[in-house]
Amino acid sequence: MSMRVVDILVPVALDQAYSYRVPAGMELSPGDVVAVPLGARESIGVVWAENPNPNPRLHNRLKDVEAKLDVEPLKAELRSFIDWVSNYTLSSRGMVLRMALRMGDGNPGRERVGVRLSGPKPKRMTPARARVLELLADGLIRSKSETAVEAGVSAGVVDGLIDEGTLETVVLPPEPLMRVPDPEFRKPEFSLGQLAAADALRTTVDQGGYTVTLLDGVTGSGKTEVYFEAVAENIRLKRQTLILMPEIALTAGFLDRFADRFGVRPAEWHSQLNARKRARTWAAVAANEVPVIVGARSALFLPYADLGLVIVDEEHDPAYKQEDGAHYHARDMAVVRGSIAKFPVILASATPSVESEVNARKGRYRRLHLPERFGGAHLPHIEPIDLRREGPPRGRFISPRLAEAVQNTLERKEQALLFLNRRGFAPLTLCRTCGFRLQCPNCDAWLVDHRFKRRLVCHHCGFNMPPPAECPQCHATESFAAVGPGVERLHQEAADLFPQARILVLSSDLVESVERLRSELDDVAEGRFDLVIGTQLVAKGHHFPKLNLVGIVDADLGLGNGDPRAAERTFQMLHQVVGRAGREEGRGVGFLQTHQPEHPVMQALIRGDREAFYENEIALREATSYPPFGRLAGLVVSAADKHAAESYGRALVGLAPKDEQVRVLGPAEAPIAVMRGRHRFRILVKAPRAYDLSGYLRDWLSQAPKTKGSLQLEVDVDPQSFF
Ligand SMILES: Nc1ncnc2c1ncn2[C@@H]1O[C@H](COP(=O)(O)OP(=O)(O)OP(=O)(O)O)[C@@H](O)[C@H]1O
Ligand SMILES: [Zn+2]
Repeated sequence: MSMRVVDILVPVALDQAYSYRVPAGMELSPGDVVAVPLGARESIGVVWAENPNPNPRLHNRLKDVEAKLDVEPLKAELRSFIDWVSNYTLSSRGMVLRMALRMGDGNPGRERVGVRLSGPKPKRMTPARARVLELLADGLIRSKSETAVEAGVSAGVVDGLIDEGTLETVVLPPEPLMRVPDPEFRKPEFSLGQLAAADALRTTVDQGGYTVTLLDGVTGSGKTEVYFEAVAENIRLKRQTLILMPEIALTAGFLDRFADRFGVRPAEWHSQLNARKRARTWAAVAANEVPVIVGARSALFLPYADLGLVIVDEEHDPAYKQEDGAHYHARDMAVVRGSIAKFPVILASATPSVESEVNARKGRYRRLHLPERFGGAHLPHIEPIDLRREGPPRGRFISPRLAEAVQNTLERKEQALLFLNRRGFAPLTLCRTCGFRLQCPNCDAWLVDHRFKRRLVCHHCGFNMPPPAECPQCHATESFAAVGPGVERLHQEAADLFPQARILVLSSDLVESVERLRSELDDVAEGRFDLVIGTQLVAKGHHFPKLNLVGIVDADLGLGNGDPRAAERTFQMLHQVVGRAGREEGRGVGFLQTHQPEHPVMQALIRGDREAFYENEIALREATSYPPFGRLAGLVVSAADKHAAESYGRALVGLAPKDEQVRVLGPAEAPIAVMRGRHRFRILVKAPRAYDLSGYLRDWLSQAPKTKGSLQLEVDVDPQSFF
């Protein structure tokens, strides 16, 4: 009798698919989701391929597929995408598959139960019961909870009436996750420039097929409104759209804007969804019941029934890079997904990544340009404040000129934003008596003073402790000094300088919940705060109509930390923050407090000369063969023992295949040499642009000695961070 065997990929850290027997009577095809025995456990898995010629010696050892699960199969395009991502990033295929199987427990949750009047009146009547009967007298079915709420009774009252036979229960169909958006709901009136871009995008979607468009528009130019036309067209074609956002904070105002345009809110996908919502969303996306989803990078791995368009908003944002588990860049992988499944991809930004800028210059991406702000608003004027000459008084961080400008803004009843990309009160606490610095016991890092929470916190491992009463070294009391500012300290200073102002501090560590953050951002947009003090959480994408002044407290913060992307990051972030100013009425102005106003990044910002920045940066990258003119991969070796990490790193480098085109640098102690109690060494691999770096790494790492004990090797292709 012929036996059917299939290869099944399971979501664990393994590369290969395992063979299983298909029991008689079970229908299986590639993509089907199944339950299989895996060692002593049962695991979920996905049929990856037929195996027509299984190794005959294995026949008796193969196990049977246990069951086929009742979920939509993973389509071929998603399976190819998983293979591609795994191959490129060198993450095991199983781990990449795992990102596609985040369907919670697969159970979309309780059934919704409805009730309606059916039997005789109950024997005992109470006022509460009477209210329920009155409500249901129209004979309509209502959900149980709705009935209780509308009649103003407890759920117990409704249950009592069901028990007596007065009401009967009916299973209701699940509420749709999202109603169908209406592409004609409210079309905006476009400016001529917007219209041209919107038309071009509509045509692109209409024609379908793989293309990449860089929607390059200045801050406040209406990129969202414009790409909504692409979404509208895709809705008309009845295909699914994914809009990627780098941060949940950004989706707050976005959901409402979407609803203004299309009449309904889009579905959402991010790490804060509860298990039930996650399961429902996953299933609904697969069943083609979600026309538009707004998501964080992991939404790329959802099992779309018919994905026809991906938009990557703020495409330059570093948050698109996932740094743990599989190291992938969601913008790049969105482009890959588009090329595999042959649909258009739109990248939107006012400050494109150098990669996308070069792709547009070389004609690999089409560029649509929006050079002006919508509605005649002007781009903000930017002024440097030279901290060497007109800095703040000792122990203060707001220079007199910035303070005066904020004061004037507040007097005009406009809003101001002070930007400092540093959480907490102060980045360093030291003992004034002996100079001792409070350090993390697990990391090569200082503890950050978080006064609102009364804790000292390590930003790398999360270690935290209450502030000690005395210096651990010299036992002096009351001897600690806070060094440098964080947003909380800035708040203290601002409260002092502007006692009348309603001040809000926005920082990711102070965010209690997504809802809370959304309502706070709403409060800012509605003008319920006068002064916002924030980290990069407020830097991008937001539209606050009354905000006219932005003060960058320390413009130099991200420069000169040895990161090859420091200039790009700093330019993008500062340009974006300042871009929050003057978006509606009044003139926007930005102040850059800096020690180096002559720095090319500062100069490009001050003169509003974006091109100068790109020219400079692109020339530099080209001269040094840095991305996108060359390719990089970072290898991080870490272990509890420093010597073990270093010698493994050395051995690894010794095994690197010889290739004239590839340079292997290191191992060198990482800038953060110890993290979470692990000693870290970095190896940097450089190769030419068109080189198959993933292939090289795979050959190399297949020779690598096994990582034993606490040793770990992390591989990061196209690294974004170098710490
Ligand atoms: N055609 C239009 N009709 C009405 N309002 C518009 C139009 N275009 C843009 N706007 C409004 O202008 C403001 C700025 O638009 P939007 O936020 O889309 O800009 P953006 O290009 O995404 O900016 P940023 O890059 O800074 O996020 C928004 O309030 C938006 O609703
Ligand atoms: Zn730590």
